[in-house]
Amino acid sequence: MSSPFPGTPQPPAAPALVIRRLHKHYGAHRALDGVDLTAGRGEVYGLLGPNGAGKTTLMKALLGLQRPTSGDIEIFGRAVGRESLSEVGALIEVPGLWPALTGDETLRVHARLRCVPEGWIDPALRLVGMTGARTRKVGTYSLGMRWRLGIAVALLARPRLLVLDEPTNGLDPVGIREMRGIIRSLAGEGVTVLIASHQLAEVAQVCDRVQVLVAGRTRYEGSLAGLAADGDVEAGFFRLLEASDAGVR
Ligand SMILES: Nc1ncnc2c1ncn2[C@@H]1O[C@H](COP(=O)(O)OP(=O)(O)OP(=O)(O)O)[C@@H](O)[C@H]1O
Repeated sequence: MSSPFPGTPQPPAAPALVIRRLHKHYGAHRALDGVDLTAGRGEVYGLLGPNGAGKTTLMKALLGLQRPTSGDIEIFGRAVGRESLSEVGALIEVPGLWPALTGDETLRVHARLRCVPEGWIDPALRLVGMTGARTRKVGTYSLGMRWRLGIAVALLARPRLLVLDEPTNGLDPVGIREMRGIIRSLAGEGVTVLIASHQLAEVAQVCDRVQVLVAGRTRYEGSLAGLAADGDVEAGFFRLLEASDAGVR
């Protein structure tokens, strides 16, 4: 909102996502044990961690699908709720799509469900490079095409924050490269992208910043370069995992 008083300094815009001291306990089990995270606007942020680290739990909490035990989550400066979540698109695990519908029909159903104008379908398809396959039935799509259509669905309502859980799971090297291109072009359009992965190599080539989550705790947040040990990012990542007893869960 612009100031009514010209020349008045404006407060800095809130980051896309801020998480403070987030806890999620299942009985005595601490799936999240005081996680902090800040993702800036237009940033590609990688949430890295081994199996069971708490990545999916964190994503579900920020999408309002799971109530945290304690802690704060702010999306563009607002607590998780109907309004803030209207800014968020998500794709968690392999997209559930109807095989008998075409790509176009799939998006029309979602546009109606979300009260989005049909005119927004074309730009979403273009962003994921699926314009040429829009009239084919989803049942004939490769896994990579299904992922791309799933992302188009997530982008349909023009979110400013996109949450992707393991976006390259099961994709071949060409699919992985295409996915990277899509993610970078979204960031170029100003969309913040949060990616969860257990593979360093996957996030290393696409993320601006990363967090390493182990056993529900933030072990590192910063640039990839800052994760390096003796100039080697992978060595630094594994050293962190070993130091955190990653194998216990
Ligand atoms: N509903 C639940 N009840 C009890 N424990 C749970 C529940 N959901 C998750 N957990 C536990 O919480 C921890 C974090 O799980 P989560 O699925 O968030 O990890 P993750 O980092 O996404 O793992 P992966 O990479 O395998 O998907 C795990 O130890 C898991 O067993």
